[in-house]
Amino acid sequence: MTPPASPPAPFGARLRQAMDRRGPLCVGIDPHPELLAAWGLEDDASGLARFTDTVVAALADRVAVFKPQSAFYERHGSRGVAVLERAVADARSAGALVLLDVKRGDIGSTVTAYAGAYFGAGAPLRCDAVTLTPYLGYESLRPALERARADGAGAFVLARTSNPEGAEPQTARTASGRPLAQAVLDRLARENAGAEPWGSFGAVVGATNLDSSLELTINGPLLAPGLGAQGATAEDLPRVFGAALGQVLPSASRSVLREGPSEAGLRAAAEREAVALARVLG
Ligand SMILES: O=c1ccn([C@@H]2O[C@H](COP(=O)(O)O)[C@@H](O)[C@H]2O)c(=O)[nH]1
Repeated sequence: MTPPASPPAPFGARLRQAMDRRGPLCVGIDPHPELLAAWGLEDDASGLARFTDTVVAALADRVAVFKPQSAFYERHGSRGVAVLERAVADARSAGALVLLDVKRGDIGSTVTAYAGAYFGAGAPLRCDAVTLTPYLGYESLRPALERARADGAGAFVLARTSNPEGAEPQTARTASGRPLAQAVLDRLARENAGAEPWGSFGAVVGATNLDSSLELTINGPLLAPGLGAQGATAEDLPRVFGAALGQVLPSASRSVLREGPSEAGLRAAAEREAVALARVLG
C-alpha cells in the first residue's frame, strides 16, 4: 500500500524562500473585461484561459507569487471556475506560489466547507494560500486556518485594506480600545508565535495606507496590494510599513497586466516593478 503523501513544508517557509530567491513581487491575475478587450480576447472562458496562460507562461519562472482574483473567473460561472482550477494547478506546477484572492469569511461551519475547496489532497482549487475576511469574527476562520496548516498552506487575513472605504470599519475601536485592524494583527501575531523563519498566516495591509500607525510585528508576511493602478508606489512602502518592510509582499495587478498580451511586455513591466521595489526594500 502506498503511504499517504506528507504535506509540503509550511507555507511561511516556502514563501520566505521564494521571496529571497526571486524578490518579493506578487503579480495579480485579474482578467478585467477591459483588459481582455485590450488584449484582443473575448470576454468568455476561452479569453480567460488565453489571458491566464499568457501571464503564467511569461512570469512563472521569475515572480515569487501569483495572486489570481477569483471574482474575474466566477463571473463566467462554472466555465470560468474551470479555467481558474486549471490555472491554479498550472501556475503551481510552473514554479510559482499561488495565493488565491477569494476573501472568504462566514460562520465556522461554512468556513469548513470553503476550506475544503482550497486545502488538502484532492481539493479542486488546492493552492498555497487564500485571502480570508475576519469580520465575522477572527475565530470563525479557525477551520480554514487549521486546514491550511495541516496542508502546509497559509492564509492572508484582511486587516487594513487598500480601498478608501475600508477605513471606517477597520479603524473603529474594539472594546479593548484597539483599532479593529490592530486586533486582527494581534491575533495573527499569536497565530505565528514561535514559527521560523516566520509563520504561514499573513495580514493584508494596503500599500495605500500612508497614515496608518499599526503595529505590524506579526512574525508573518504582509500582503500589500495597491501598487500601480490604485496609486501606491514602491517609494511609499517605507512610510506605510516602517520597520516591518522586510515582511512586505507587494502586489500589483493591472499595472503589470496592461503591458500584455506580449510576454516580453509583461516581463518588462514586472522587471520595472521589481527594480523599483529592490531600491526601497534592498
Ligand atoms: O486590500 C485589498 C485587498 C485585495 N485587493 C485585490 O488586489 C487586486 C488589486 O488590483 P490592482 O489592479 O493592482 O489594483 C485586486 O484583485 C483586488 O481585489 C486590493 O486591491 N486591496
